[in-house]
Amino acid sequence: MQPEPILAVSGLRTVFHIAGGDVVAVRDLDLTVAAGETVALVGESGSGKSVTGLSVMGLLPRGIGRIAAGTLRLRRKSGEMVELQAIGGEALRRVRGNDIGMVFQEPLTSLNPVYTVGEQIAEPIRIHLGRSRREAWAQAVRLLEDVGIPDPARRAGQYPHELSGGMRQRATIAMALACDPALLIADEPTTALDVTIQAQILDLLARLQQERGMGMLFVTHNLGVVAEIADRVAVMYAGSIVETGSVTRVFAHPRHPYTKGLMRSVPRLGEATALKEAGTPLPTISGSVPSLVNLPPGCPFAPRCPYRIDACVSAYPPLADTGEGQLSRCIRWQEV
Ligand SMILES: Nc1ncnc2c1ncn2[C@@H]1O[C@H](COP(=O)(O)OP(=O)(O)OP(=O)(O)O)[C@@H](O)[C@H]1O
Repeated sequence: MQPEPILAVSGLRTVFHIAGGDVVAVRDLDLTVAAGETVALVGESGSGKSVTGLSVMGLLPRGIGRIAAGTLRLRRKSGEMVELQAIGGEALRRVRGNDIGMVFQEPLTSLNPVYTVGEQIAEPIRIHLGRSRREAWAQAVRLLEDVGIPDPARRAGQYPHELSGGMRQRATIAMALACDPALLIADEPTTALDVTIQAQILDLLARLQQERGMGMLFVTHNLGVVAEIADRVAVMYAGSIVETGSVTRVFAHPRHPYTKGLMRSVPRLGEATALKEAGTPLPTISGSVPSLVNLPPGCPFAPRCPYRIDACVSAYPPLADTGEGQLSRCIRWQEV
């Protein structure tokens, strides 16, 4: 029997209440992340990737965002299964930072400017794992070394502004890993960094994930990053997963017109220059993402879809099994 996944999300629906009505930011979302597995959520801006991560972490903006349906089950380090949406307050805080580590796009939003880097990494070790100040500090220095920060004992005593952008992101990764979480949620962790640093941070995350056997949920809009880091991918559009499967399979045979369009809009090595010289623009998906307030009944991608037929605009398509664990929310997947 397969071991239970670290994270199992089923039927998630996340809604924001705003002046113009309710925004269904995430719709009927099923997702699992196993130990030692990296699952990427990919899609355009506004597709619901970050809101999915925030729903798992219980960090939706209070009074505006809420989980309207679904279950989110997490296997804690102790092996105990908890229903995240059912626990709140102190219990959820114990899970966050302990069983779930988080890394965001901008390291300065996670790091507090008035405490040293070492203090910030040591704090969750003291709080969640009950270590003494001295032990927690020693562990913080070891973690800084683990994430490739040279001279970690000195760096631990410095403030965030004394570190470069890449170093700061390494420090937030050390902070996220401080309690040896079962699940790491990384939301665009390399987007704010230079290209060379991006590659280093991706390598680092991949190495740490392998060494620790964590599950990783990786949010990105970049298909190149997905190819680099993920085992499985879930492509999101207008709050729904429109296609999912192993990265190898989805990249080799995309079965949803949106995935296909996304892949065509990424230049292959050398292609961008060749197209530029020939004066040909890179293909893009025409049209724009629909408003999430009062979505029409059919497939949300239908207005932009070259495969659209009448049936597409009348009913929301189910996820169809296309084989080998690949699912597509397109009624014409066989022709895509
Ligand atoms: N604080 C909020 N208040 C109201 N609506 C929100 C809020 N946060 C998100 N939403 C809604 O949820 C949708 C999905 O947002 P989300 O941040 O998950 O997109 P994303 O795919 O992560 O995009 P990006 O790459 O730009 O972060 C948004 O388009 C918006 O309609």
